[in-house]
Amino acid sequence: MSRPVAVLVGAPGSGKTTIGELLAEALGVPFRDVDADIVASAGKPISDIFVDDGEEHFRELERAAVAAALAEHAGVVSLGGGAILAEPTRALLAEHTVVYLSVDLPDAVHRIGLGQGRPLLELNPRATLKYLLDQRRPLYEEVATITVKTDGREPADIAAELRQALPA
Ligand SMILES: Nc1ncnc2c1ncn2[C@@H]1O[C@H](COP(=O)(O)OP(=O)(O)O)[C@@H](O)[C@H]1O
Ligand SMILES: O=C(O)C1=C[C@@H](OP(=O)(O)O)[C@@H](O)[C@H](O)C1
Ligand SMILES: [Mg+2]
Repeated sequence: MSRPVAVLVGAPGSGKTTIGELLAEALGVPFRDVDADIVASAGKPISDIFVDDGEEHFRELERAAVAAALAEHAGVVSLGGGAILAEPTRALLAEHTVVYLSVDLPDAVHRIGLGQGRPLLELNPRATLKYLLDQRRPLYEEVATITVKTDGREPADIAAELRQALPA
């Protein structure tokens, strides 16, 4: 079994996918995004999974996909923003180097725009993001071994800082 070099968590718009790719490239290791794994195995976009099968079904797929990635992937793994809602996932993360990319509401709203492709944010992005940030912040803090504030910063700059901060 292999272990991820780092697992990235944070709210939608914190930059998990963007910074995960940059960090993996800088480290010369593969990148894996759990949302992409779920889309590939379900054979349809996340928005369609929510509409056709419901959020609870998406969360079941997500729990299994996160557990597989944590057990198999030797590079950088980025989770979806809600993955840490599942207690079994938080328990698995206790064994890993977990990077919390923090973001406050103004930057998250700016980055997410109208929420396309993120079914939870398609109705009222700003109010929903505020709710999600307030509800989840303690859970991100609980699982984090490294926390990086991303507000007002470039992804490349954040990836470079993380590269230095990761255990050798
Ligand atoms: N530090 C940043 N500064 C500005 N824009 C960013 C930053 N990080 C990500 N973005 C942009 O925000 C959007 C969401 O980024 P993404 O990596 O998909 O976030 P997540 O996977 O955490 O939801 C993308 O358009 C991305 O280019
Ligand atoms: O916050 C959430 O509950 C979700 C975040 C999304 O991932 P990102 O955080 O990468 O946008 C994706 O997993 C799904 O739309 C649900
Ligand atoms: Mg993402």
